[in-house]
Amino acid sequence: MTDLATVDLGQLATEPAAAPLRVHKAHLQDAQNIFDLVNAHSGDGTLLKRSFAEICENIRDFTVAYRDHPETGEVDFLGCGALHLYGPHLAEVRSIVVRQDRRGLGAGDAILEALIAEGEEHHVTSVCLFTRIPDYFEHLGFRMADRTAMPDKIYKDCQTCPRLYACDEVAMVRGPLPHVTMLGPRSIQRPELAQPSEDPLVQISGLAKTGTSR
Ligand SMILES: CC(=O)SCCNC(=O)CCNC(=O)[C@H](O)C(C)(C)COP(=O)(O)OP(=O)(O)OC[C@H]1O[C@@H](n2cnc3c(N)ncnc32)[C@H](O)[C@@H]1OP(=O)(O)O
Repeated sequence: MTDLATVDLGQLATEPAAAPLRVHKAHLQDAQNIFDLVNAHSGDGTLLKRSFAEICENIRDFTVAYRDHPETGEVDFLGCGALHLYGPHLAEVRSIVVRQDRRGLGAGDAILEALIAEGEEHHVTSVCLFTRIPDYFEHLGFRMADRTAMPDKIYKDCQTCPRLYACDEVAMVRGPLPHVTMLGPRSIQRPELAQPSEDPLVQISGLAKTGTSR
């Protein structure tokens, strides 16, 4: 009661309202913004590099966030993320990024929640992702997982990734681990992958120690 009595309603009423956040599925006209932002974060390995053609081809995977400023008519591109569908058993959150000078406004969560909702609309049972910042994803229900439980991802991206032998990303999943696979064998055997390490950070880098070459 005491705290409520001290709120200055007059002061609150004069504060400018936050510009509304708009999150929606991307269109081709968003491809340039996505290309610029994703590739600005690919040099240090935070995100996979994407060609403009690849982004256009997969534009339906992307969700974008903008902030409208009705008073000036300006539209601010904040960030993007993508949901790649492997099948009813698995989807993957990819390329989620918010402009550095627009972080902390809730855009990241809004994009991620939209991607999770999209997976639910498709009745996908598990959503996975690979990241260097697992702490961020935990609060929206993702937990660390053994990457070998997601062979679709390994076959799609990891085997052609230049960091295959030095991967520093953690696999995470939301929902049960998938029990089927579309792209690769359910059980990954050498030489594709070494036996999984106890440490999720070195599951793939263990390959180097086997002397396997591909
Ligand atoms: C699968 C993949 O795509 S992995 C790649 C992930 N992307 C990147 O690493 C790109 C660089 N990082 C970013 O673009 C942004 O920091 C994002 C996308 C991770 C978060 O975007 P933001 O718009 O800043 O997030 P948002 O404002 O919604 O913050 C939500 C919460 O997450 C927290 N958070 C933000 N970044 C991080 C982080 N790196 N680690 C842990 N928590 C974080 C915020 O503190 C906030 O918590 P609160 O609600 O308790 O205050």
